[in-house]
Amino acid sequence: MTAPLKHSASITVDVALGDRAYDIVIGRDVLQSLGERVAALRPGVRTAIVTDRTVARHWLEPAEASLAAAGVPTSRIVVEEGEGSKSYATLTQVSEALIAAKIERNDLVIALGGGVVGDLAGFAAAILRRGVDFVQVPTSLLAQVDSSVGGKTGINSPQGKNLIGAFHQPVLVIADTSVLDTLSPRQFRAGYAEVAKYGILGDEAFFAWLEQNHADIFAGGAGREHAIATSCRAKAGVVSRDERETGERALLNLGHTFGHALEAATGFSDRLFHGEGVSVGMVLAAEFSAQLGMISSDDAARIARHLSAVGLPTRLQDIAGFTQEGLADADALLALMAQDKKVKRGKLTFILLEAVGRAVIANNVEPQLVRDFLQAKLKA
Ligand SMILES: NC(=O)c1ccc[n+]([C@@H]2O[C@H](COP(=O)([O-])OP(=O)(O)OC[C@H]3O[C@@H](n4cnc5c(N)ncnc54)[C@H](O)[C@@H]3O)[C@@H](O)[C@H]2O)c1
Ligand SMILES: O=C(O)C(=O)C[C@@H](O)[C@H](O)[C@H](O)COP(=O)(O)O
Ligand SMILES: [Zn+2]
Repeated sequence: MTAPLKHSASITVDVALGDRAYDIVIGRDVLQSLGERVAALRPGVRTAIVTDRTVARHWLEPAEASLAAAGVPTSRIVVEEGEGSKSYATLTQVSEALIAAKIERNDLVIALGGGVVGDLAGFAAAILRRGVDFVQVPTSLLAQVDSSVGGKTGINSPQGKNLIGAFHQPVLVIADTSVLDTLSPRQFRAGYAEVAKYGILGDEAFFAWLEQNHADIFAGGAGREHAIATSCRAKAGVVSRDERETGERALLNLGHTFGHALEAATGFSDRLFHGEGVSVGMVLAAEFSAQLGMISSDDAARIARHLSAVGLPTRLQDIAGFTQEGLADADALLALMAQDKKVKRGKLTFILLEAVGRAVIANNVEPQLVRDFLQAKLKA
């Protein structure tokens, strides 16, 4: 794999899902084409933009201006930023606002924001009038490489991540890489964990490229678009082969069984962003795989080394308030994992690693093994 030498105009990745196929358009300033693309896709459509307060401050006006220039009517629904908005209360707020805006079955919801807004607005669209189409305009790195693609939408339950939701594919994804210039460094890093995930789970050459080129990605060089497009291609491939996670798609959950439990244990708060939980979770999955004799300890250490090199948390002890109740408790974490959506007939499923670039689905993982592993890690 070679790095591109300069920024490309824009890159389009196709998500091949038959009559529900859609494009992911990636590039600097592609937000300006939102109105034109929406008008071409759905002539005469009305739209409602769902966004959060922070994203609204930076990017709502440019999005509205693009729609207005193309003659597309729109209204705005602004929610509070943060994971707390993937809640029943905010779903009610958004649904009622969409109904009040008279968004009809053939209209469009536009999710302008990070993964929180995308998951929330996508789910509201999935259930509004039994299903309205939606467009993803991802504004965080995480959303551009992962959450805007593939149609998983939903909200959290106090009992666990994404436990209420629906598969509902967007009809278009517009990923403007210049909007990432206003993202905080901590949020950018959190999103990077999902980029690294694609290398770790299925593409050793991409992981090696990331090891060499991560500084360029963080600095906003041409490597950034390359990393986003490579991630989107990887996800689009998996989703087109296994849309509803009956098999291969579960690989995209690498690090998430641990990560989601850690997010729940920290109350879905700023103590641990999703991508940070995935980073710790991927290192735990690698170390657990090494303990089971599946991956070499050198490969497991290589994964931890790279995530740590970009400033991501890699150990349970790196999480703020580590010693607080619920987090430093293997049984409490195991109880949270029991709500994972990959659980089958009460048995835990983990995504484990045989090498960097080779993840496997392990059904029937013995809870006692996980408990002992976690207890050792909590003392380490
Ligand atoms: N559906 C999926 O397939 C999928 C995949 C991965 C993650 N997720 C979900 O995505 C969520 C995490 O997404 P996230 O990391 O984007 O979090 P987020 O949506 O909370 O966004 C992170 C923060 O950055 C701010 N922000 C976003 N874009 C910005 C910009 N351009 N400039 C300035 N600030 C900006 C937001 O206001 C927010 O405060 C989690 O709920 C996770 O479960 C879903
Ligand atoms: O798209 C998928 O499939 C993923 O698993 C991507 C994950 O990064 C994402 O966090 C997803 O929301 C997790 O799904 P869940 O089914 O475990 O809630
Ligand atoms: Zn994720």
